[in-house]
Amino acid sequence: MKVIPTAISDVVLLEPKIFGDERGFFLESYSDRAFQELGLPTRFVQDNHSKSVRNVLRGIHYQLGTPQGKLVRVLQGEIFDIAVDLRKSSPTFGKWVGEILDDKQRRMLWIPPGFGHGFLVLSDTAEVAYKASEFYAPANERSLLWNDPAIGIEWPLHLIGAGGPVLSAKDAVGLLLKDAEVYA
Ligand SMILES: Cc1cn([C@H]2C[C@H](O)[C@@H](COP(=O)(O)OP(=O)(O)O[C@H]3O[C@@H](C)C(=O)[C@@H](O)[C@H]3O)O2)c(=O)[nH]c1=O
Repeated sequence: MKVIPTAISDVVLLEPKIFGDERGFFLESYSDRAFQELGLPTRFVQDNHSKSVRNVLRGIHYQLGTPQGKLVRVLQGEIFDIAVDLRKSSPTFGKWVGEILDDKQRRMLWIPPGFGHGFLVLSDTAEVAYKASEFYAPANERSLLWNDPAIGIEWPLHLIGAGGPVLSAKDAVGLLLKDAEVYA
């Protein structure tokens, strides 16, 4: 597993070794041992899988009280995956990183607890799978507004249709960072 740093040191890209042959390919998508060697957490309690159509933007989500670390990968398609640092005490509070995840390189993004997470689908459809370090707790769930200028995420909107991103009703009314409850 190759580790590729991002602009926020706690968020890392992980590139698996892909063994291709005439049958197809093989890769290790998660290894407890590799994570231990990298000093990354190894306790995951939930695996999630979603499918979305082109232009869908899910996020920016986080859970207060029960923050989830997430190991995100794309099974099919291509997404622009983002993480926003929501830890007030962090030197990178309010900063974001964004990475392309796809079914070619099959890179994974490790997003520690304390971050908001979201993604924009750039392919006709995209299936996203992610491991979470805490259970889903709907009462704790929060949504930040995807285009809050105070965060300033550079979504690759030039790659999607003129209509802009497709949001859930919940995400369309996400909060601005200045009005949101975040982590200490
Ligand atoms: C996230 C989640 C949703 N659900 C249910 C609730 C709801 O009826 C349905 C769809 O939920 P949502 O609209 O919140 O799904 P979605 O917008 O895909 O939410 C996800 O977005 C990405 C960006 C994340 O980082 C995830 O942690 C999660 O928040 O699935 C669960 O049962 N368990 C879960 O863990």
